[in-house]
Parts: sequence; C-alpha cells; structure tokens
Amino acid sequence: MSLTDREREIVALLRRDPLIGSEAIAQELGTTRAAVNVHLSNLGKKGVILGRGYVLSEQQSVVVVGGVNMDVKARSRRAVVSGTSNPGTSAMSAGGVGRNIAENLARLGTRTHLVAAIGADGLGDQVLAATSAAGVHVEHVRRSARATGTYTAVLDANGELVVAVSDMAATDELDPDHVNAARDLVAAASLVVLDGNLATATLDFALDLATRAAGRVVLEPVSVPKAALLAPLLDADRPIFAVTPNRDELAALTGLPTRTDLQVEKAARALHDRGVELVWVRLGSGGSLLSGPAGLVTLDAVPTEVVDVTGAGDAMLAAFCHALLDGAEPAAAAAYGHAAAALTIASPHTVRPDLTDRLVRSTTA
Ligand SMILES: Nc1ncnc2c1ncn2[C@@H]1O[C@H](COP(=O)(O)OP(=O)(O)OP(=O)(O)O)[C@@H](O)[C@H]1O
Ligand SMILES: O=c1[nH]cc([C@@H]2O[C@H](CO)[C@@H](O)[C@H]2O)c(=O)[nH]1
Repeated sequence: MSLTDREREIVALLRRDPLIGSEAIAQELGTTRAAVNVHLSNLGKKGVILGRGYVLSEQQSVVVVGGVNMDVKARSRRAVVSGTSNPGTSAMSAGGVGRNIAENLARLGTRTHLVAAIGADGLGDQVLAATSAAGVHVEHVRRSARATGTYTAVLDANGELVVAVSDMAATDELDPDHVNAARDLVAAASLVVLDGNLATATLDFALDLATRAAGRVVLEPVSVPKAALLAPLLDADRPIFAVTPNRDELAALTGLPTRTDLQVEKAARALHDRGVELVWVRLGSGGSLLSGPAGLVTLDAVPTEVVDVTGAGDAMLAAFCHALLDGAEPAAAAAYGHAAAALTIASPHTVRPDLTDRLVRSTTA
C-alpha cells in the first residue's frame, strides 16, 4: 500500500501526537481542515490505524436499509405551553434513522451504501445532496411517488423533546423489490443495518436476504409499536448479529417484563434463543447493557452537556458498527458508541460534521 507525501506527513504528526486533531494538523501543514479530513479518510481506507486500534479497511462495506427524513427542529426559548405560540428558533437538517446511521458510518470512514426512498421534491434534493456529500453511496436511494419524509420536533430550552410528529411518507413506500435491486451489495456487505421504521414486509424480505448472505445483520427496533411488529420476524433460522432496543422495546420484542436488570437479562436470553447473538439494551443517560456470548456487560454513558438528544442512538449504533468491523470486541465497540452518542448530544446537529475527528481524539489515549 503506497502513501502520498502528504499522507506520510500526516502519519508522522499522528505518531508524534496521537491526540492531535485535524485542525492542528491543518495548521502545521498550512492547509485546510477539510483537506486534512479527506487525507485522514483516505489513510483509513488504506488501512492506517487512526484511533485506538480501529483500522479502517477498504474491503469492508456496510449496507443500511432505512428511512430518510427532513428533520425540522423548533426550540422554544421557555417552558412550552401547549395551545399557544411559543417563541423560539428552528432549523432543518437531513435526518431519518437509517440515513443518520449511514452518514455517521461514512464520516467515520466506512464504505457505506444506503438503500432508501425519498420524494421527487425539493426536500428530497436537499437530503440526497447532504447524504452524498457526507460520503454515503446513494445510488440505491430512489425517488418515490410520495413526498420525502419529515420529522417535526419541538424541544424545550434544555434540549429535551417535548413533542414530535413524524410522517415517513416515501419511506413507507420502500418495498421488497427496491431492496432486491441492491441484493449484490447486500451479499457483498460485511454488515447490514436494518432500520425498524421500514414497512414490516420490507423488513421481512431484507432480513431474509441479509441473513442468507455471509455478513452480519444489525436490527434497530426504533419504537415500541415497531418492536411489537418486528417480534414475529425474529427466528433462529435467520440469525441476527445484534439487536439494539431500549428497555420498553425489549419488552415489546419478547413479551417479557424488563423493569429490573435481572428481567432485562432474562428477556435478552429469550432473544438469544431466537438467534440473536448480541442484545444491546439502551438505557438513555443510564448507559447500556450488552448481553452476548461473553455474558452481560454494563456500560456507562459518557457524561455530557445536553444540547439536543436527537440522533444520539443513531451515532452510537454507527460507531459501534464501525469499531466492530475494525475488529473491536463488542464491549469495546459499545463503549466507542457511547463516546459518539455523547458528542452528538453536546451538539445541536443530528449528525456532527466533526464526529470522526473528535472520536479519534477521545479514544486515542
Ligand atoms: N441525558 C443524557 N446524558 C448523557 N448521555 C445520554 C443522555 N441521553 C442519552 N445519552 C446517550 O445516548 C445514548 C442513546 O440514547 P438513548 O438510550 O436514549 O437511545 P435512543 O432512544 O435510541 O436514542 P434516539 O433518540 O436516537 O432514538 C445512550 O446510551 C447514552 O450513551
Ligand atoms: O417516527 C420516526 N421518528 C423519528 C425518526 C428519525 O429519528 C432520527 C433520530 O434518531 C431523526 O433524524 C428522525 O428523522 C424516524 O425516522 N421515524
């Protein structure tokens, strides 16, 4: 593998100071941070270690089959009073669970393909452009007859969600044929991530396709009602590598109580019996529980200032997958995921543009 002169210079700086960020590298080399990030990404693809053991490899690819939305976030300046007009600020950004996971993966340097649907409208143009610019391969993002999905959220002054309305629109139209068109990519992928927002018949088809291929499948159940619909799809004949519910979604997936850690452990075992290797239970600011062949591991959340919690779970899942592909043990990958979640929560953006750089720094110690 040959490196360019500029890549060699960057490697030398990283060897001298593993905590150096792309801004400092840019200053040392008299170039821009954007240019340094491109070099870092290329170095990753050439297999050069950038973080604590997370080697990024050109051969590994991920396919995410999932939802795309335009997120509209309105932040009230004061405690929200319903039935009134609350003064505040608002911003739009590309969202959707599957899309967010794909963008975070691509930003971390993983070759990522997104299979998704958007509308033939201006919002679709914007989310497609943002997703592609982040490095996601979007050739399987199709235009549907329905509008691009939207997720409209009201946050209070503390960044906590007050209420949200989602209209998945085009994503609801994503059908098995659409997934089937990407079957070669799915077959070649090291990992396939399935966003539980998809129509159940589409998820069923995607699960079949992905579990027949050699790669690993990660399923994000997204909500209690979706988890209840997903429950019948889990079957030991279609072994899933990881499922990532919160406590209530785990209850919906298994029909078992999940209030105590002991109950969570039992419910996780019920999923293991249905072919799920890892059950990663998210507990918000309480961290997570990871159940798998190595037993039960408790992970702490990384303490952080809360600006906006939207997308924390998506960043966490992307970082987890990225680290796994680079050979990390599941518990180490999950800890990396918590670092990504904390960085996302401390920022008003659903997907942080500088996530890669910050993660390299926060895990290189
Ligand atoms: N208040 C908080 N303080 C610190 N970390 C938090 C907080 N809330 C969430 N996190 C972090 O974000 C991770 C994901 O959040 P959570 O468990 O709420 O998942 P989720 O419900 O899937 O999130 P999402 O809002 O993306 O759907 C947590 O495991 C934790 O690391
Ligand atoms: O019903 C839904 N609500 C929210 C989302 C998305 O969740 C993302 C954050 O995790 C956010 O970007 C929103 O679009 C969705 O896809 N479906």
